[in-house]
Amino acid sequence: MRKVIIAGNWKMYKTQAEALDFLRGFLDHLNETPDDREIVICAPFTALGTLSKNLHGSRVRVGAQNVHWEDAGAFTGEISAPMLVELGVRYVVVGHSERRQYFGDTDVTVNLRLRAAQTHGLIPILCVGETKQQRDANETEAVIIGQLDKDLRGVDQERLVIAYEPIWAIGTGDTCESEEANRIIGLIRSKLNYPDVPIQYGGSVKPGNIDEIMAQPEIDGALVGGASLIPNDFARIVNYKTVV
Ligand SMILES: O=C(CO)COP(=O)(O)O
Repeated sequence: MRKVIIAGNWKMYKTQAEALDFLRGFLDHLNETPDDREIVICAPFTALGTLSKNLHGSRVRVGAQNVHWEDAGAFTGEISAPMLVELGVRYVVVGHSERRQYFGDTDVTVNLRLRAAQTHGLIPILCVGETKQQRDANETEAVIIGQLDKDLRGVDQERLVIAYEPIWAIGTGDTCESEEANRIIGLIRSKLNYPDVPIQYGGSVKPGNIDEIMAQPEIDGALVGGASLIPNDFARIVNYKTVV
């Protein structure tokens, strides 16, 4: 059985005080959450320790948004996997399009980060996805297959999550049609050698579209940006309803 994972990606939002405020508004909603889903909050580095402490004993797991491939060294501004593990972090987002676009991450560094995360027992959430230009040029499949091919070399697929995040759908309100997301996620799955990798959809996931997204047979969860910052909205997403 594939695991369902609903993860929030807070990006560069929330101080420690704001993170605690969020928990006060969010955790009560989890009483009604079915057991079949894993809940993750991927927060800025500065909030990770606070979140771990305050989520201890809850069912919410803590995730980071980046990890360096060396355990330690002269790499100003970077964070290593052992540092994250010490803070109680279980998941880490790797290869988000914002890291690839603004901070120079390439398929080579994404691959190094994935392997370092796994070496230290972290579960990476690998993000792949095409730009609008690539989609319009009918390159979507080739782009994604190319990313998977390079990013996953030497990666243990049994300890991995993948997020399909079409870049044109991120933060735009322009969600990918759920059938189309399902088709691409099916394509991703067909390229894996371990078929039970949880594959999420990400890009303008909101309370109003989560039920439809999760009704798709290939989609195993969501990676949620903006809506994960609002306790009621993220709670509604986590508590998505199974449409029969
Ligand atoms: O980038 C995303 C999650 O990693 C998606 O962001 P939005 O949900 O704000 O579109």
